[in-house]
Amino acid sequence: MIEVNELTKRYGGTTAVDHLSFTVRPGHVTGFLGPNGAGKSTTLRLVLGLNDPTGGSVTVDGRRFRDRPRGLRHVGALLDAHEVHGGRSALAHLTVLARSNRIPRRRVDAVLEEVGLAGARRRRIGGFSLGMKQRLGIAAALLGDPPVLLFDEPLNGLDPEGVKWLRGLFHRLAAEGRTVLVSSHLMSEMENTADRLVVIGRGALIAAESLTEFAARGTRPTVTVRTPDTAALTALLTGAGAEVRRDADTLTVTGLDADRIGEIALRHRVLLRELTTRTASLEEAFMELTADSVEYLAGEAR
Ligand SMILES: Nc1ncnc2c1ncn2[C@@H]1O[C@H](COP(=O)(O)OP(=O)(O)OP(=O)(O)O)[C@@H](O)[C@H]1O
Repeated sequence: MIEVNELTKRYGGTTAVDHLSFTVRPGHVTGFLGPNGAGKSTTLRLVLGLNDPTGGSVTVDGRRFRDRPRGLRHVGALLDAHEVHGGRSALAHLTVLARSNRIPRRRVDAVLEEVGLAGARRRRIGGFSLGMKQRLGIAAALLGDPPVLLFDEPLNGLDPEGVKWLRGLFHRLAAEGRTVLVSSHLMSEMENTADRLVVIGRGALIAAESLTEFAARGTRPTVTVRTPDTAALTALLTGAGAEVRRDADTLTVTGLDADRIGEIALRHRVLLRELTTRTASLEEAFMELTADSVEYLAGEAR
């Protein structure tokens, strides 16, 4: 379990993490989501004690990570896949890590096998593709067989087969009762990966809940109606309290459900060619909730 309590980190005038509190429980894959610059990497570095917080605290299974003597056995982490010595082989890299954390050598072979790098074990890491580096970083995170695992943007650079494999791995790790926290700035990546979400924007908490609960927040159903008689129907629906947007022969209606719209149209003999309810996707809910905290907007000065 990871407990983040009023965590704050400032760099000069920038507040990267702002009184952030949330809990990540074992047995779940928790997605850690936020737009670019939201403070995800900073938070993960604070969990691992790589930086000191300006305020607040974070504990892993009740203790600060730094107070644990053999870190990799308690928390495995993939932060930056490029942060490896390019001149070494995958085998040498993992062997050094295993030795310094007193992890048995057989774990090196086991994790190389697990991530599909057994065949490339003796190749220089410098020649690895981004996807292979990600796999190596994942191998390092798994090395100590830890109960808590953190992954910063692990799906970056993986091909569709790799993404599928990694999702399967996360689910298995969670099913084994481990705490699994996976960061991403894309809801689409988390949709089939996580079952719980912690969403942040500008360093502050926006939501911490199940994926289902999150989806329900942003859901403001709209009904798409196609009719040759848009003017009449718009007047009728507006009169009944709906908000109506008109685009050629299509109306986008909020505030009335499809049943009610159908009844009104029938009563007034307006022909309908389509009547479809749309609920917002998770992506839309995410965009809506984080809209105010997006730092960099294309083509728009803020
Ligand atoms: N060492 C540092 N010095 C100064 N500012 C920093 C430092 N590290 C992070 N920041 C700033 O803190 C904020 C949060 O950055 P962070 O990398 O944690 O965000 P993120 O959510 O991981 O973003 P991304 O999705 O782009 O990786 C940003 O405004 C960033 O510029």
